[in-house]
Amino acid sequence: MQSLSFNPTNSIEPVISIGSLNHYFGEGKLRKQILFDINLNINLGEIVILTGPSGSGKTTLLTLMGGLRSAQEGSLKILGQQIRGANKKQLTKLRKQLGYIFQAHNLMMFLTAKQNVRLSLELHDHFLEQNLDGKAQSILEAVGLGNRVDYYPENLSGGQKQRVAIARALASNPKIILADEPTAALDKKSGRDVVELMQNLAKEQGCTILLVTHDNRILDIAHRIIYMEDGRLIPNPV
Ligand SMILES: Nc1ncnc2c1ncn2[C@@H]1O[C@H](COP(=O)(O)OP(=O)(O)OP(=O)(O)O)[C@@H](O)[C@H]1O
Repeated sequence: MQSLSFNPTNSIEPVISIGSLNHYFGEGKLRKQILFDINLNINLGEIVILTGPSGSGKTTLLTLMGGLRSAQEGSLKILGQQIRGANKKQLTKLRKQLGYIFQAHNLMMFLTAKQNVRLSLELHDHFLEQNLDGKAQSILEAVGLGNRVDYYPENLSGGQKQRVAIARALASNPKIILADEPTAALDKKSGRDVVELMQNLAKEQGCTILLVTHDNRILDIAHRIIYMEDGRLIPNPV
């Protein structure tokens, strides 16, 4: 892993650039606007926390930024790629440059920790010639699971499973990590450990982190906190 330390203020072009973004769910009479006029730039190396009440649209915005659903109105540029109107091939290419950490960690239960991490490396052609087992092993060591590489998820604690999910997301050196409630279901200490781990690894790899959370205990790891309410970004919440 590289040991470069990135300064978010040094970035030139935002890695995420959103302008006048609106989003709707449902059809016809049931069509409902969920996101309203979202404008947001996020720079390389920034750790941004997106917070706000349940149902305010955080996950919808996060999945749009991850190219996991199509943008309907406005502009959404991720790593220079316009998502609105992007075709499947462009979205697939983009997704390979992102790391996802979701609450349910989505680990393959029939694969060991190492095999789970290896699987994400196998999706990238340029890793195929490398020693994938060795790379998976070293990233698991970096997240403190060097002695659990051959364990199946069912034999790991919640915090350890979340570490495997982090190792998997970071293994391919993504430029952006999108995390949805990564500390939910973790106790105070494990939650703290997990975000500090993300923070350190992101610093070393120079990647941007966008993290959705309700967890007030981790707000201090962010360079910037963005508050969302009723589908809108609130500039200066009281
Ligand atoms: N697939 C969908 N179809 C219709 N409505 C949806 C869909 N997904 C989300 N919604 C609605 O969009 C709104 C925003 O949901 P979203 O999950 O983005 O909020 P959130 O801020 O992430 O909430 P939470 O903190 O509870 O996860 C909610 O009113 C939700 O009911």
